[in-house]
Formats: sequence, C-alpha cells, structure tokens
Amino acid sequence: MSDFSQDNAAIFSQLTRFGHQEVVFCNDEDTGLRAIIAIHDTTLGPALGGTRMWQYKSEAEALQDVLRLSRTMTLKAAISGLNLGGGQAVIIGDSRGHKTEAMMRRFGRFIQNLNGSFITAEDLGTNLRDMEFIRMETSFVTGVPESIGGSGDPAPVTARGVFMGIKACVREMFGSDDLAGRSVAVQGVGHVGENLVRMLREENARVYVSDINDERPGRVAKRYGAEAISNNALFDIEFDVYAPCAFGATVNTDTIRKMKCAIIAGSANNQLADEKKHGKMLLDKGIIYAPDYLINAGGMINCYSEIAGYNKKRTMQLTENIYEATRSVLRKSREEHIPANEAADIIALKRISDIKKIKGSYICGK
Ligand SMILES: NC(=O)c1ccc[n+]([C@@H]2O[C@H](COP(=O)([O-])OP(=O)(O)OC[C@H]3O[C@@H](n4cnc5c(N)ncnc54)[C@H](O)[C@@H]3O)[C@@H](O)[C@H]2O)c1
Repeated sequence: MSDFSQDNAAIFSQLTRFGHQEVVFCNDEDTGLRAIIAIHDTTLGPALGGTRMWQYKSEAEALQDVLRLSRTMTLKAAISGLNLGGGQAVIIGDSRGHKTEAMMRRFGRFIQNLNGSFITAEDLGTNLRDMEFIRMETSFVTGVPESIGGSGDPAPVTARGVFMGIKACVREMFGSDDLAGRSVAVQGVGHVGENLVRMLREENARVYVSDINDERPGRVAKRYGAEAISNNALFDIEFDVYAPCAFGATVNTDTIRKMKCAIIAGSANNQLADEKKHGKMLLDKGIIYAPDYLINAGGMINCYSEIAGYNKKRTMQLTENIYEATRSVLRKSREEHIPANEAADIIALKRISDIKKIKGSYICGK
C-alpha cells in the first residue's frame, strides 16, 4: 500500500470516488496527536461518527479506514431515517500507551473548529473517559455517560435493533416472525451479544452461544438457558439464524460454503469480507442477509436521541423501526433479485438524493 502523503492526487481521487465532502488532518506536536476526521456527507444533517484510536500500519491504511467508515455512517443514518450525515475520526497511535488527557482535549479543539459539522462518539480504542475529555473543549460529542446527561451504554439499544432485524428476516423466510423454537447461533457474547441472547430467550428461541473468550459462553448459557458451543463448531451445526456479534469479515467464501443457516443477522460491522462478491454468493445460496449497518444502527440512534435531548421512549421507537426498514430492504432484494446489501445502499442513497433536491428548491425559493 503506498503512503498517501507521497501521492496527493490519490487522496482526491479517493474522495471523489466515494463522494466525501471534507477531510481534516489534525497534527499537534505538543501532544503527539495525529488524527484524520472525514466528513462524508452532510445532506441530512451534521456528520456523526466515532473516534477510533488504532496503531495503523501506515497513514494510507488510516485514511482508507476513515473514508470507509464515514461512508458507512452516512448510509446507516440515511436508512434509519435520521437527520444525520456520516463522518468518522481516527487517531493514529496505541490507545494503551499514547493516550493522554491533553491529546484528547487537543483533539476536542479540532472538532470545535468544525463548528458542528462533525459530532463524535466513542469507538474502538476510545472510551467514555476520553469523551469526557473531548467534551471539556467542545459540545460536539455524544454518547457521554448518563451521569453527565448522556445516553450511556448503547449496547442494549443496538441489541434491540438486531433483534428486530432478526424478526424481520425470520418473517421473510418463514412467513411469521414468531421466534419460539427457531434456532439462533450468537457468535460473540460481549455487550451486544449478551443482551441479544436475553431478548431471544425471552421469545423462547433456541440459542447457541460461542466466543473466543473461554469463560463467557458457559456463563451466558447458564444465565439465560442457552447452549454453549465451541467457536470452531459454529458452522458444523444446523440452525436458522447466524448472528455475528464479535468482529467483521466472518462471512467469506470459506464460511459461506460451510454455512447451513437460512439467515445471517448480527451486530458486527463489515460482516461481508467482500461486499459485492459475498452479497451475491449469499443471494445465490438463498441465505437471507440483514445488512449490518441497517440492523446495528441502535447505537447511532441512541446518539441521535442524545443530540436532540435524550428520551428513552423515542429512542426505542426509532430502534423498533429497524423491523420495517429491514422488511423493505428484503422485499426489494427479492423483487429485483439483487443482494440485500445492494438493496440497502440503493434505498439509503435515494433518501439522500431526494432530500438534497428538497434543500435545493428551498434555497431557490428563498
Ligand atoms: N456496542 C454497540 O453499540 C455496537 C454498535 C454497532 C456495532 N457494534 C459491533 O458489534 C460487535 C460487538 O460489539 P460489542 O460492543 O458487543 O463488543 P464486545 O467487545 O463487548 O464483545 C465482542 C465479543 O466478541 C468476542 N470475540 C472477539 N473475537 C472473537 C472471535 N474471533 N470469535 C468469537 N468471539 C470473539 C469477545 O470475546 C467479546 O465477548 C462489534 O463488531 C461492534 O463493532 C457494536
């Protein structure tokens, strides 16, 4: 991968290719801060996106990550009916060694300079404490602790959205969204996965759980009446729904060949190793896929509510809408015989282009 700093033209061609509006490079010698903020699209509202701190192998890799993630946030907001755009920030460095209060607050000042076109939240390598530091310098941060007026842990809300997505898929496949007796394998029983297991068991689904952490599956299985299985056995067992809730790219050529499930619906980001290729493979194999950014939007919805003045009831209503949104995507996929991830992209991009026209005519009419 070439270093982007040696090839400026490549940056602009990438921005054009993915339709990014603005990219800000933040450099501060005193604190050692090196960060990139990407604002993908603000047609629907301010760009919301997490701040990820990661030891990237190269600057090019950091840029690629921030561009990809910010675009997904645009699609997620659009398909969820939120008045938000998509953005993302990455801080280059080791979150365990390089992070300081001063660095986070300096980063907060960069966000402040964007005057509200970018609002951030926690992501991999950052935590609620970091958000508190950022908030000392700017109000354009969300997902802060409940103790200081925020919406708190988004995982239960994310799990609720995934649960609604699973129900919509089950209805598409079996004609009813009743989960009693349906079998679901939840891979990764962390914050989201465990909440999901609880909800599934409340509807009497048969639940299998696996995790790379040896202790968790047994504990979660015992608590909710699920069955612990080994990570390696995941695709040897037949079940109705595979719910990836651990990490990305678990849906790839190798695993699709082994899969005996009817549905894939989980919280992990970027589940398809290759969007185009694996979306098509799933369609051809007759496996229903709930696009990840659609059904894991609960966390974003939680942040959206916080920006508007947090209201738990409204947050849950918006999250329940994931059921109908998933149904629309699956219907389009079935009627047009296109992969579900492609159907989701089309619906999300159409909402943005429709609203862009309205905004245009509003300005003309002034
Ligand atoms: N937390 C949210 O609100 C939210 C929102 C949107 C998307 N997501 C995505 O959902 C997924 C789960 O999020 P979370 O907050 O529950 O994270 P988490 O870290 O709390 O849980 C992840 C779990 O997956 C397990 N795991 C890690 N690698 C594994 C492997 N190779 N095989 C099996 N299990 C493995 C971990 O041991 C852990 O128990 C992540 O991909 C995250 O990006 C989370």
